[in-house]
Amino acid sequence: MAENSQPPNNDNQQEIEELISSLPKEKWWRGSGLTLYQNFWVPSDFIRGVITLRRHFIGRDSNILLASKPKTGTTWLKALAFSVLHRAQFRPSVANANHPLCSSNPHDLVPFLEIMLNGQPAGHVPDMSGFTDLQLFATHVPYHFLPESIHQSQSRVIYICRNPLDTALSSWHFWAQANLEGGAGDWSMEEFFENFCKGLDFYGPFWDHLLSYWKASCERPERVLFLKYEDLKEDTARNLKRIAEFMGVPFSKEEELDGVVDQIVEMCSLSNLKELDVNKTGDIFGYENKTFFRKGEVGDWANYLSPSMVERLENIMKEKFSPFGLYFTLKKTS
Ligand SMILES: Nc1ncnc2c1ncn2[C@@H]1O[C@H](COP(=O)(O)OS(=O)(=O)O)[C@@H](OP(=O)(O)O)[C@H]1O
Repeated sequence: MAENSQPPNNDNQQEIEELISSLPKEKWWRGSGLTLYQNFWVPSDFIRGVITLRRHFIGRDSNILLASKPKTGTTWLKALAFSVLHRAQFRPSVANANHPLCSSNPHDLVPFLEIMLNGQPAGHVPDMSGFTDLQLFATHVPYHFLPESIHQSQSRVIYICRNPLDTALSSWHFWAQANLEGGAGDWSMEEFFENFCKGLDFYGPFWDHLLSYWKASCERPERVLFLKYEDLKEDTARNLKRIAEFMGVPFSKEEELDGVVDQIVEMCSLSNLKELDVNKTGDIFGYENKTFFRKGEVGDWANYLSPSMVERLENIMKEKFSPFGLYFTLKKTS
């Protein structure tokens, strides 16, 4: 059955398995796979969670969703949003060894919805009450994959994106480093890049992913906040205040005078998180924690991508993004 039609009300294990087996698949790096679901390449390992999220997750007004395409600043946004939301309970400071960021990778503090739901048997409608009590969730799915209940509720979505050149480069490094078993399909950077440009990528095509949230943020700015990694790097404090305000927990004047904003910025900086023992060791979702922290630079693409690769991505950006008023200033690292 093609998944263009409305999802059935009474799905069952067999129906979901039949659907999944009918969807196009591609091999991905080192033995993992991608499944084409509703025109997006979903990691095959999470496809059941993505379908369950779309069909059954009950969004609540209190939910705040952190959304992103992989390698665009997800880990950073999770650390910032968690620190902002729980600042009364956990004093944000690099000197506070009891802060959860000192003992947990940001991905452990803000769970990915599709990964949580993936643990459910296919076709089973899980009891979401335990999940929906949590306020902060994350997801890599495009905007229109979110269930109707989220669109209908007052829940808010914060999307972070990044210029596609640095995103492609960061993805390449991640997959090249990731300590995965398997071995099938170890591509060269050129092959990886070729696939990225064709849209064959984790939750690709990147242009449709970005545009789904960009359009939603233009239509419903009070519900969808669209952030760029580059802006967050340029002025983290200013954007952190935007995030707090959007989440409904703005910083008071006293907090600002007390340096709370600066403390969160420092605590969530790449240089601080990278050096924490918890992020140097251990793993999550089968990836070593340290692989989530690399250089974090804007414009590192200039050190790796050839002029023809740059031109190709610039052309895609012009064709796909310009008609919708979405632009990236391409800065090179010196
Ligand atoms: N705290 C902080 N500040 C700034 N930058 C950070 C931070 N944490 C991670 N990073 C950089 O973000 C890149 C990883 O992207 P994601 O976190 O989206 O990856 S993932 O989707 O969660 O796997 C990856 O970028 P590159 O260094 O360019 O590869 C990380 O280094």
